[in-house]
Amino acid sequence: MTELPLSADLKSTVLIEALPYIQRFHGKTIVIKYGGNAMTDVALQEKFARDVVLLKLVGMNPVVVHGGGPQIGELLKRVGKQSEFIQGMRVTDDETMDVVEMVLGGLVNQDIVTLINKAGGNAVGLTGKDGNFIHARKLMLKAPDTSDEAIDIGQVGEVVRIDPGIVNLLCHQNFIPVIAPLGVGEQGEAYNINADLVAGKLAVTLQAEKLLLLTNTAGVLDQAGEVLTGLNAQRVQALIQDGTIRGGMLPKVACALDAVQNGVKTAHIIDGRVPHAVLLEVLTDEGIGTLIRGAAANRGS
Ligand SMILES: Nc1ncnc2c1ncn2[C@@H]1O[C@H](COP(=O)(O)OP(=O)(O)O)[C@@H](O)[C@H]1O
Ligand SMILES: CC(=O)N[C@@H](CCC(=O)OP(=O)(O)O)C(=O)O
Repeated sequence: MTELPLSADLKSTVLIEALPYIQRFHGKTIVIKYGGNAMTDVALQEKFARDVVLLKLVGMNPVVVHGGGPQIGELLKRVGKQSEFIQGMRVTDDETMDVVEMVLGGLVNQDIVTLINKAGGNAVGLTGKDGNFIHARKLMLKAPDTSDEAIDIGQVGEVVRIDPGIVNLLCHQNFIPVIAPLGVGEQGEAYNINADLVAGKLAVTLQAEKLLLLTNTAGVLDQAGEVLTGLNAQRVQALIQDGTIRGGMLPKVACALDAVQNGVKTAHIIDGRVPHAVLLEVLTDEGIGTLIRGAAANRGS
């Protein structure tokens, strides 16, 4: 499709719209969760990388946490293993953990680092095992119908604590951290952690201005498939209870809520299939996707 040239007027209007956002977010940290489902198209990946580089160049501190669920699923399939999820978490036996480490810590992480560097940034890839910075412990899920029965899903972790030193160091030295969601336990054992949860905890630890969760839907959808543009804790609870929010969307809304209730200014679940979704969310008046509200957050902020 041939794109029509923009008039000079329109171009300058669009460009100047970014000024107040650049001023407001200068020096601020933006944690971006790049979901495995949002990173399947090469052209979109390149646009994502350019957005991240642009944010860095105008003085913000973008920190990327990536997923890789579909990519792990593909490699598991090739070695003859099925993926199994309970409450949005991958059941992770020892063999699965090897694949998880290979895909998250290796393939996906390095692909994103390369993309950002090709776009002119200085990205550094790391996992939570590097510098022991994401402390984790084994996650036991609660059975939905009973209050005290726990479900063991293997080598899946939850974040105990994040030591932000290495991330701050990289940001201040002009690097863009690209983080794989692997944690380390007390005995040095590795844990597979849902990337949304890592992004949320990291955003809280860094007291980020924004948490952006890029995924493969237009945002959080209601029963009719319409985007819910704003959600608070009460509404989220009701939507989980009536089954509207389920599967992979559960950890996303949970961590977004946790983030805004613990000092992150705003959390957004946005459509990673939209070209330049990050730029549109951060630098324009046009809010996209679902804004998760803490106490007092406005659209467009
Ligand atoms: N209410 C909802 N609105 C939008 N998506 C939902 C909802 N409930 C469940 N989902 C599912 O959650 C998925 C996003 O989670 P996930 O597949 O884990 O994405 P990602 O890889 O980006 O983390 C959507 O593709 C959709 O299938
Ligand atoms: C425990 C758990 O489920 N870990 C995830 C980690 C990757 C991830 O979260 O990837 P997405 O963001 O692309 O879904 C997994 O193994 O798939």
